[in-house]
Amino acid sequence: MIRIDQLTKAYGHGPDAVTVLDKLDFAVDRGEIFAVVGPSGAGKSTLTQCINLLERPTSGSIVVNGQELSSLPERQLREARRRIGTVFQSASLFSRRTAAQNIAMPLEYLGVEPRETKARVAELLERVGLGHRAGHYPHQLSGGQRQRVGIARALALRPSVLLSDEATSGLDPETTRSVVALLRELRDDLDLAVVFITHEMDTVLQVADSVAKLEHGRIVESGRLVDLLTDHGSALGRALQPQLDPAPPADGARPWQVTYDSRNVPQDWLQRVSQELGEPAALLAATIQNVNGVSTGKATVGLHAASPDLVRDTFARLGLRAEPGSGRPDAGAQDTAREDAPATLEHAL
Ligand SMILES: Nc1ncnc2c1ncn2[C@@H]1O[C@H](COP(=O)(O)OP(=O)(O)OP(=O)(O)O)[C@@H](O)[C@H]1O
Repeated sequence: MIRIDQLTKAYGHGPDAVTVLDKLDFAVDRGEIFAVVGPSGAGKSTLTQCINLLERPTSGSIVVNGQELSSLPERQLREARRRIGTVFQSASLFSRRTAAQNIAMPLEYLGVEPRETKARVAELLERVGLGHRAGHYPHQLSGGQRQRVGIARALALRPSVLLSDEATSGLDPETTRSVVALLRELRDDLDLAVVFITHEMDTVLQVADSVAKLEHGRIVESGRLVDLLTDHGSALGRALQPQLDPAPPADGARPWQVTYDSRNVPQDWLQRVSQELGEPAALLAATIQNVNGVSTGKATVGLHAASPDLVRDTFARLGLRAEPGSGRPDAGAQDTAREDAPATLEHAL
């Protein structure tokens, strides 16, 4: 496992010092993928460089399998780096070396016997599904295949931590999915602790077990992905959900924003809502994902039902949170005003 304690990185000195990472704390267990997301300038690259020990932290520590690495003297630091394999953004292979030769590089640097290197490279190529591409040069490989070579190279020295630095950035959605599937497979088979640094929120949904949001060098929110996605109060959970573009509701109906607010939402919630409210609920938009065996998501539903409290309660009993309105920033006030009078009236009747 890897544990980051109070990690701080400042550039410059005295009054000119700029703190880029400010007392970060997190831990990633074996068999866990921990995603770090954040906007441009949040400090992701700096964090990457500190974790793979290319930059020394100003203070704080990086502990891998119980050993503090960041303050080791230079020679021991070189050795310690082997415990952390890094996968870089796609174009990081040596263009004049074949896939097999790229993967062999870390082993050659270490002076591993050629025969042993050959066997290990063959094993790694098979492991990432590229046994038939050993002799291909990077320009003869697709983006996804190049990334698989990068992953194999990162695993050459049998690290216990895999650091993925924007590894899927610039890949098309299909290729991203296959790289993500490989990382999840490796997490399980090799019991790796994976730190997955990215600016792509949609990839986090596919890959992460846990996630932290970095903003101005601080972790502003973090947690298990499933917990964040099933907590309507989580800003990070909301930001991780894909945006919806709902169809307009039928005349006289109003849209309700529905979010999964529990791990136990029944699959037939739409039917149940319709039954309990005595009217068909119209599905105007929805995104539902299976995240580590739990359904999470959100939807927009059109309803005529007049009592907001009744609607909210009906959804709440099913583990869903419902709020009226189209979701358009300027629509909420009008929607509420329109709804209150008839709602109260109908409730009273
Ligand atoms: N060597 C340096 N000296 C001074 N400031 C630096 C240095 N490296 C990075 N910074 C500053 O640290 C902040 C974080 O930069 P960093 O590159 O880590 O962010 P990032 O989240 O990776 O951004 P991006 O997604 O755009 O690559 C920025 O404000 C940047 O200007």
